[in-house]
Amino acid sequence: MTPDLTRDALGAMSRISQTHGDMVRVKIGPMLVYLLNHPDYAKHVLQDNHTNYRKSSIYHEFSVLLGNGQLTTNDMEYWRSQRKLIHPAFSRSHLERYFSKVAESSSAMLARWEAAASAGRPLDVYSEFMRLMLGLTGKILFSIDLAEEAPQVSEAMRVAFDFIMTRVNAPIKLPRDFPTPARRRVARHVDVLNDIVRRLIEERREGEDRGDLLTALVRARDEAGKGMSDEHLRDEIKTLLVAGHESPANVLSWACYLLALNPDKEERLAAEVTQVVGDRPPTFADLPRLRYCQMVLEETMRLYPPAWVVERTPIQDDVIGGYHIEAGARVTMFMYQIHRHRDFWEDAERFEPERFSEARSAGRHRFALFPFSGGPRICLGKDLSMVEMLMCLTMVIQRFRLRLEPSHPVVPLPSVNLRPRDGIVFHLSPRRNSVAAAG
Ligand code: HEM
Repeated sequence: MTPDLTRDALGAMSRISQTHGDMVRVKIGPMLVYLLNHPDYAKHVLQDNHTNYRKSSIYHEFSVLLGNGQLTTNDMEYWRSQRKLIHPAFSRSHLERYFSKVAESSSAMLARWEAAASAGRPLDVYSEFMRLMLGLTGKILFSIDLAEEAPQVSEAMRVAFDFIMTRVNAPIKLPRDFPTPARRRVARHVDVLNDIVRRLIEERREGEDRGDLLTALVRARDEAGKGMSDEHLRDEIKTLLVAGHESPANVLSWACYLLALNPDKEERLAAEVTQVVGDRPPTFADLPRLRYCQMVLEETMRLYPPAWVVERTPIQDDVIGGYHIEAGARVTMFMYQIHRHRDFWEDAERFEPERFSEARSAGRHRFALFPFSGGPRICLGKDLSMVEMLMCLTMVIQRFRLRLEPSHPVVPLPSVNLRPRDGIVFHLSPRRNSVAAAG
């Protein structure tokens, strides 16, 4: 089973779940893993009995890249104080302020797309969305322009993620900091990333108050008047940069892919965009009326959830759905499979945004769809990413019709995020000639 898991984790885990049901106990080398495939079980771990669970060893592997930040930490006191500090930056009033930056950056990206379309040049939208979202996260949260550093940041992430996934899937591991060539390579890339972030912190410690999250973090004081150390600051900034850009970029890429495979849905979305927005740039007030667009994004996250597994470790023995769970084991909530559970989703493999209409969503299990997780450690960037994705997808569909390049393979790769292994290449044709520039 192990070689199969390493070669094709998504396929192997799906087959195990389909054959053995909602709760599967697997021994992988010395590791005991419970594979949870039912929304009730995810609810139990993430919400109802969350105090008995900590982030699993998978998250410790992330420390090579992220250190000890909000996403990975098991120090609950530190987590609580950081969450309190960071949360206001994601409030509704802030989202409205960020909106113009989303419009501006998406517009600049689409100008590049227009050039490609006129030249008849196909485009890998995955790398386009990654570049957009990294730049946007930097601008929105930290008022920085990462245009120059983007390739180094992306390369550091790629190298670190490969290293992390190899270790996650390995049944027997060397100590994490054992100086293998791969570990030294990761260290070199992460040093570059750390330098970029260190410069940011230094500039801001000396510079003016920009009213953004970076200033809030740099100026934060605890009850004893003590600020965050440079190391803590660096880890939080890296966490937000990494968590904030990869997932929305993946969802947007998969949404374009699914729409291209389903031209009737693409046309329905285009009709909504015409009706709500027309040819003018979208506004913040338009977002609640872009209902079908929201449904497309929800259906995309159902089929291609960026966090395709969420893991925890029980502190004490537990019982889930009548099954005994041993303390210290890995409890893997297989989100990819739960989002396709036959008892909750009819014709689950089909792309059908209409299942998210109000009438059809009534009474649905809260954890039948949980792309942002749930319970106290639910994603901090949920509302921000919905604004970013709604706005960006609307602007894409307003301007372009998307057709897949048939010779380019599209292969889902279950890495840290569920991403297209070789990107997704499209031919773009303009829908109208008269869309006003947004911004
Ligand atoms: C489509 C977009 C996104 C998806 C699907 C997503 C998904 C998730 C999931 C599943 C978790 C929980 C992981 C766990 O409990 O093990 C999480 C946590 C987190 N996410 Fe997101 N995320 C997205 C966008 C963002 C954005 C835009 C930001 C910030 C700019 C962000 C920041 C965070 C942070 C800081 C946490 C840790 C929260 C905590 O433990 O208190 N995410 N995200």
